[in-house]
Amino acid sequence: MKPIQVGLLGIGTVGSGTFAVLKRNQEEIRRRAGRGIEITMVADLNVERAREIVGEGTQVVADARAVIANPDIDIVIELIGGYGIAKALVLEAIAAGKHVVTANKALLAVHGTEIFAAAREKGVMVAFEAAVAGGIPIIKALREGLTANQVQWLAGIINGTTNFILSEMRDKGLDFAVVLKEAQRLGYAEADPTFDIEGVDAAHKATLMSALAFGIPVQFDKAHVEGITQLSATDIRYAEQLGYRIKLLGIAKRRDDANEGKGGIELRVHPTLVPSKRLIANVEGAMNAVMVQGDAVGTTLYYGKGAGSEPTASAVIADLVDITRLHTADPDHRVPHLAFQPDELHATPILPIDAVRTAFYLRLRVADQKGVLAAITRILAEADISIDALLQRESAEGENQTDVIILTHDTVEGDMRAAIARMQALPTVLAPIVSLRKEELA
Ligand SMILES: NC(=O)c1ccc[n+]([C@@H]2O[C@H](COP(=O)([O-])OP(=O)(O)OC[C@H]3O[C@@H](n4cnc5c(N)ncnc54)[C@H](O)[C@@H]3O)[C@@H](O)[C@H]2O)c1
Ligand SMILES: N[C@@H](CCO)C(=O)O
Ligand code: NA
Repeated sequence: MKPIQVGLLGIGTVGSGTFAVLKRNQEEIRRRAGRGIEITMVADLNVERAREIVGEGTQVVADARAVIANPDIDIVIELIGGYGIAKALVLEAIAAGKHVVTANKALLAVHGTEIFAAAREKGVMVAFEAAVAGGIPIIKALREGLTANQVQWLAGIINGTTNFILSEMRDKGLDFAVVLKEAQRLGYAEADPTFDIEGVDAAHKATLMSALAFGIPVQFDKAHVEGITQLSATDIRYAEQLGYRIKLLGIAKRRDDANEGKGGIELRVHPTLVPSKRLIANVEGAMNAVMVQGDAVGTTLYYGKGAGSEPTASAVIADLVDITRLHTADPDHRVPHLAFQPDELHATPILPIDAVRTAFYLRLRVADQKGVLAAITRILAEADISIDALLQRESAEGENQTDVIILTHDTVEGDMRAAIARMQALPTVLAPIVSLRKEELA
């Protein structure tokens, strides 16, 4: 089957990431989707820069409408942003019978009702995983993974720019304006950064999540919105002293008791004190995290990069794969049991434990005498195992014995086992060596 053809409108930060990741991982993506996915046409006002990004073999035009008019294009990706031309283009793509993928939370939070209705009428999908918390698959989690639940509340750090600003100001004592410039340089900030710092972007995302969580229309105009511009360093400090961190949270909460017992939804974005010991209080830099509380599942937490070129591209491409699977794959294989299409599984072997690479914690009970440490470190050096940290502690058991604790850098398990056997054979090693594997998980 020939690849599904995709037209890309706007190849800036997210568009260029989408083009690059789709190209780099095309074979793996094809094995998952059941069909190749190719961006065959790109529209950007800056044609020259677009050509540089895509190279030969992809048609580049200045006029987005030429992409929509192309009958070979099955899916249109809108990565221009804003409510202006993007709205017209999305509606025109839908009218032309194209599926749409967009990262444009501003557009959907404000005009979602109209756009989704148009898509429904035409029988096409409008997918927007990238619009909320970038690379974190929170839309999929709310729509699919948590579908059994009555969602009670959700709360998220859903603007990378402001979280980056708050983190840098606290950790490095940097100035607001300096950190904002850096966030812009890194591609996190919106075209108009007041959307970030005044909480508008977070409110766009909270609005979309509230619709998915509670089955209500998107109603950005009803959201309460406060940003971080009025937040003072003094209050950040006092909050810390009391055991809290201040985070800009987007919150949506079901309130069955409100509205004279008829119920209602709280939808709000504001700086919020959160106990420092909560996982979400420790989400730093441009990272995002969303907590969702469901009546059956309890509290869940989703964490990852909410902005940036390739993290956001990751979500855009996930939507492309969803659409490809639903509309073109063999109906038996639409959602493959093992994520890859059944005839696309590879025989890549599971490695034996001896081939596994990890770092190690070692504890050796040794005789407290000269040359012991040298003998141990020599064995490690000969096995090409490098030491990360070393501690020597008086042993709890018996005199003239001491505990040596070693952290190594990553090494192959087989080499480590051989080195441990050699160390164990030293007459000065008095007890079985304790070894634990260590992962940095960074
Ligand atoms: N940057 C991020 O980390 C991020 C994350 C999530 C979502 N988003 C959203 O993704 C969208 C794109 O953001 P971005 O950061 O890639 O923006 P960007 O400004 O880097 O890219 C936009 C591109 O669109 C082009 N463009 C503008 N008007 C056009 C027109 N009429 N026709 C064709 N091309 C046009 C511009 O030349 C530019 O290359 C926005 O909706 C944004 O909110 C961005
Ligand atoms: N400006 C947004 C981009 C991701 O939507 C942010 O800082 O999180
Ligand atoms: Na997402």
